[in-house]
Amino acid sequence: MKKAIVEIKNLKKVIGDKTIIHGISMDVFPGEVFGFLGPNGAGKTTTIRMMVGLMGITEGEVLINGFSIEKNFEKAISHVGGIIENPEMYKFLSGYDNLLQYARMLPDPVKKERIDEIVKLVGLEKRIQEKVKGYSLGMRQRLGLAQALLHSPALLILDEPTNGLDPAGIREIRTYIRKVAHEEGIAVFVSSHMLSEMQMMCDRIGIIQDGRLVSVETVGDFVGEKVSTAIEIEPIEKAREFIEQTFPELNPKVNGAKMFVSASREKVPSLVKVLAENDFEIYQVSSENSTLEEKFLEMTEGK
Ligand SMILES: Nc1ncnc2c1ncn2[C@@H]1O[C@H](COP(=O)(O)OP(=O)(O)OP(=O)(O)O)[C@@H](O)[C@H]1O
Repeated sequence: MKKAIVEIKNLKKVIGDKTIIHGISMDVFPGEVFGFLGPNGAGKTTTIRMMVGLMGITEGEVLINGFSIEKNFEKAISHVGGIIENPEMYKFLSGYDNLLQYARMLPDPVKKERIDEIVKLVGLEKRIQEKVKGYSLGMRQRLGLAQALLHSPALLILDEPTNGLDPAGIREIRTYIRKVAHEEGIAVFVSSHMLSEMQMMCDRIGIIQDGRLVSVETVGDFVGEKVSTAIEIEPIEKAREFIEQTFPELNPKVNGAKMFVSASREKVPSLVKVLAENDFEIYQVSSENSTLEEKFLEMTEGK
């Protein structure tokens, strides 16, 4: 396995007498998009602020490329690129001149070839000589992404990168974020509350709730592992009780005219057989993958 770019070890934040982050640990690897998902007030911003040295750490540590953000700030932060919600741009300059301006402020010179390469990576090559004031919000976000990539960071931290974008803009930025991770090998850490978006954008997702990391899984595991089978059956309440007694592991739930059970595909024929043998009337059986949204609501108990 590749070495982690970010190692978060037992990170804790106490403000006054309130523990906001309760010792969370997670790693982010090169070439992956890691989603940091949680309900409002769960502690995402606090965690990110500690990760980039904007806030002191009460206990535990954050290492970026092996350097402690507290003890070796300059070295650690030199590997980080990031964009905040709306990147600041000079609107009367072209996209290209904005990148040049920004490049001049960096401690190490950026080669022209690198700028061209990044412009291409974010798909702005045709419009880069136009003034930013004529750019759509989506194009500005992509220019922000290009700006964050100029110094070739190993880690990109994006806070709500799709905020304010229309569906086309969201799709674009998602494509480029995935490209940055998968083609440039950069570790991308994205915080967002947009669940379906995270499902499409990320390779792995960490869910935070009340300052605790409740789960870290690949998106495939999140949505794949739990197959829910919907059964239209009568009498439905009796069927639920029957399953609860005979197959409690299937965790039957009734919603409207359907009963949902956590049964894998292989289990379905025997289940239908047993139900039919017990005089239940089955009208329809369908299998649905649970979406990240269902899983998220389940894990955070609907918060
Ligand atoms: N300086 C502070 N003093 C006291 N409590 C704070 C402070 N900063 C944050 N908190 C509390 O810590 C908790 C986590 O806040 P945080 O902003 O990290 O959550 P979040 O997951 O980023 O939420 P959101 O999605 O709403 O931005 C909240 O309950 C918040 O009220």
